[in-house]
Amino acid sequence: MVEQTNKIISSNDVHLFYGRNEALKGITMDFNESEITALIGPSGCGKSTFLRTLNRMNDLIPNVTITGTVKLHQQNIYAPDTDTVALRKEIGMVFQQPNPFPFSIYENVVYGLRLAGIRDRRQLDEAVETSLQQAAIWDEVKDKLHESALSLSGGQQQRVCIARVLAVKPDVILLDEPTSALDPISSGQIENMLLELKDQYTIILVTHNMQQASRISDKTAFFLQGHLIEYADTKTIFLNPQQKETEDYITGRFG
Ligand SMILES: Nc1ncnc2c1ncn2[C@@H]1O[C@H](COP(=O)(O)OP(=O)(O)OP(=O)(O)O)[C@@H](O)[C@H]1O
Repeated sequence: MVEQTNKIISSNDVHLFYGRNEALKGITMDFNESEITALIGPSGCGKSTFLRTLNRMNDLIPNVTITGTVKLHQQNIYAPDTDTVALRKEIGMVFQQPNPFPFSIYENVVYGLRLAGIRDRRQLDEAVETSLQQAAIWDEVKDKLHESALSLSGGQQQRVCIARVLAVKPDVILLDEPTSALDPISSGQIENMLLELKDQYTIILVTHNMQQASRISDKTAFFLQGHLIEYADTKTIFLNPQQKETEDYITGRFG
């Protein structure tokens, strides 16, 4: 039987320069709906840079030149008329360090909705409950929604940041080492949550943690020095890699 997949993002021959330093050297890869893809590779190989090309976060860095195309639902996101604010709602991002705003938990979650002009209290309340439930933190915070998000633990803050992204109903969630600043229990909670979310969202995750990649991702992409070396089902990458560099990396021979 032919496997049915639904491509949501396609990058084609993406090169990225920081000044004269070429950090991405022609990345071509597709991402399927409702899958978790892990981007792995040694420090400096370009994983985070590539992740940021997928919602144009690199636009915010001076002296960056990008060539090639990235399409979301067949539309080139680098077309001159792209609304980058709308794009970043469709492709939300979660960072390594939890970065809640210095507001209440409630206001953190509704931040994007308020920016979009939504004022209806019931709608906002519903969004808060749904997003915090999806982010698997509702039970822990439902009685203190109006307390500062900064009073929460790091793992709780990260889940609130994920709820903030979910509240605007993105299609794709990018996560850049979302658990590397967290303890193993918080990391496990976030991994379980991502597995729960993947039916509804496309998830692309940069991680240094091989166990994490093998536990939760459907596909894994191995980057090295700005090149995409191998991209395949996670099982293939970890059990039967086709490239020597991939094998050397996953068996811990370098990196
Ligand atoms: N803002 C920036 N300005 C200039 N060069 C940068 C910038 N960000 C990254 N680079 C360079 O681009 C290359 C790729 O970096 P990137 O952060 O994407 O790698 P990475 O694989 O995510 O690394 P890590 O795992 O350490 O986060 C590196 O040579 C890095 O020094």
